[in-house]
Amino acid sequence: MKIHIFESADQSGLEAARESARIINEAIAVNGTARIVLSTGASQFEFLEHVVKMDIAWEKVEMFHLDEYIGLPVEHPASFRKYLKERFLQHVNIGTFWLVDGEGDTNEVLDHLNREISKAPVDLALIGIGENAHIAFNDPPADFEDERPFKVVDLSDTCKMQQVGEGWFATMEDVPKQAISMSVQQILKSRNIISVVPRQSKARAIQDTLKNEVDVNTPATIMKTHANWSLYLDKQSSSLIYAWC
Ligand SMILES: N[C@@H]1[C@@H](O)[C@H](O)[C@@H](COP(=O)(O)O)O[C@@H]1O
Repeated sequence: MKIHIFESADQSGLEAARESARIINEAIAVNGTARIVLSTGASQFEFLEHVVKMDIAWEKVEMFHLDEYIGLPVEHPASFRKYLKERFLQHVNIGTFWLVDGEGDTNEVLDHLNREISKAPVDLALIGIGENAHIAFNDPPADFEDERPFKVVDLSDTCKMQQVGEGWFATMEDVPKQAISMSVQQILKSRNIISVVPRQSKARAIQDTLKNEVDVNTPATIMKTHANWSLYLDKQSSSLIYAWC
């Protein structure tokens, strides 16, 4: 595990984008292509803004989408497909992309995604950490054993509260009850994992992730078992680390 702490969310996003570009370009140099997974959510704003400007042969990159609400129209402001189209896909000449269609036939969508992701290793996964320390939509207590690459998960109240708190939905009842999410096991199969986690709202989750033993109740702790996990923080999200170390 490598922890990088920067003064601002912007700097943290920039440095994570630089490191991502390095990994992607190395994969392209070795294999001719790079396979990546992208997260969404407010934590990825700065990172995405910077990574689309990096010197990368995007036409040689295959992108997978980490998670999406089931039943939420793509036009909805909280749709993660809308998010990735506006913040990433419109800015790069991507080779191939696989968005998680939360409005399609769920079994067909899962079959398709599971087949595609299993074809080759993922070189780099950008994995955000939620206020409840979830990774993708694997809320606590997360299933660390499930081998299915993508699956249907129920969203917890703490997850829904974060989405309402950030203004994506008006009330808890408006947040979809389920999502299609990449599993913890599939995330861990990635050759490199970068977690960009800025802002004060994540300080507790970061403290818990670093301090707690690997435990299903703090899902992000599992990433401490990964050989190539890098955590990019800012001053605010790292503020509680010093309280115990
Ligand atoms: N579905 C997204 C994930 O793609 C993201 O990695 C994670 C943390 O992101 P954030 O806290 O910025 O929403 O949870 C979100 O709900």
